[in-house]
Amino acid sequence: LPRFGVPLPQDLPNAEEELERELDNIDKWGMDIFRIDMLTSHRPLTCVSYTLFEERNLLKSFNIPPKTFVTYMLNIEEHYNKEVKYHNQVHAADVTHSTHFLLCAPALESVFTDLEILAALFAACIHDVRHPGLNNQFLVNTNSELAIMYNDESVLENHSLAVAFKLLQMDNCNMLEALNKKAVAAVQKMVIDMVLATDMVKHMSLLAELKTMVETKKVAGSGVLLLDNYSDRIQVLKNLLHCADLANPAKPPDFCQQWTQRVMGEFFTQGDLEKEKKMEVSPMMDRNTVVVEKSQVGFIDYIIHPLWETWADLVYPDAQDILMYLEQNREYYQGQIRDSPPPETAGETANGNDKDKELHIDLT
Ligand SMILES: CCc1cc(COc2cc(C(=O)Nc3c(Cl)cncc3Cl)ccc2OC)on1
Ligand SMILES: [Zn+2]
Ligand SMILES: [Zn+2]
Repeated sequence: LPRFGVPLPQDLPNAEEELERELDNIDKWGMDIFRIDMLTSHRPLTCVSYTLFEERNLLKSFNIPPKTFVTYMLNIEEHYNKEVKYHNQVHAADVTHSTHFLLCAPALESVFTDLEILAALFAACIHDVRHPGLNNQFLVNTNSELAIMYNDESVLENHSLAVAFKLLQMDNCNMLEALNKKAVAAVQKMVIDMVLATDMVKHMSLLAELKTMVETKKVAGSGVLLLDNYSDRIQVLKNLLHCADLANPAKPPDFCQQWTQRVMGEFFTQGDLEKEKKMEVSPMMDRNTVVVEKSQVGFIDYIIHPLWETWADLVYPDAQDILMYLEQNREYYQGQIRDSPPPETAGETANGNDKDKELHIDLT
């Protein structure tokens, strides 16, 4: 087995030491997942997940043969679509790394069991596998096979889960084979609950529950969260994965901007297809009408900031620098909007009507 689980590009002389240097930042928010993608010949998911499972000693704790783990993860990675500009294996690796980072919050120290941590990292790895680069609404509107299969309900999320659990049954891919039946069932239930909660239609209800939890949060003397039932525990894990899935605007500026380019590429490709099929073009996906900077500011103000502010309250005082990046990126996009007021007056607008800013995120 190669040191980082994946064979490295032959044409890069010191790929191994470069990769080791990037992976030294695996416990930091600013780890460069794009460089890891390049250094691993586009297998960042296998590399990052293998490194995290080793670091957290999960392979030994659950008797997961490293070869089986890597075979399964390479299989999962193969089933992410490289042609898709955003929802590909780099997004999965990024969300897995962000999930790991959020689990490291001091307020969550020794709150979750190794089984719950395994479930959360596994969920992050597989949560968008076989994503076609089209959203649920498109699949429903076009009466796609998948929408029919899943009765229009969280179509992509159900599909990723089914594919991930199917791949577990393939030859020497069952990384959970050493777990007893009860443990496997528990992991499967948690993974299903977490991945289904990544559907954006669930965003508002998830955030409302998180707010209630923050208002009523019970904290031990040491400052760690007290979560004494499955419902509270899975609720925190659902929000944790949802935050990791919506972390792009809270990353260092150059990574945030790279993610925006990728999501633009994917959204506009769908918009073009909708135009071609004489469908109504989804509001955020029409390359002729979208002002990306404006929609990113709206996305941050209405979706990202409310979620991250609440998460930061839950794990206070952790996540403060994440909020800093978010505010920095919001100011950057605000500043990029042509004929926008200069940054220092960005807080208010002349006629104060920026609140009715058009924003369409798939929360239908
Ligand atoms: C291209 C125009 C545009 C698009 C947006 C929204 O931007 C973003 C949206 C998303 C985003 O919606 N991600 C997503 C999630 Cl978390 C769950 N299910 C489906 C999806 Cl698509 C993830 C990252 C983004 O920017 C970096 O703001 N402006
Ligand atoms: Zn998704
Ligand atoms: Zn995702």
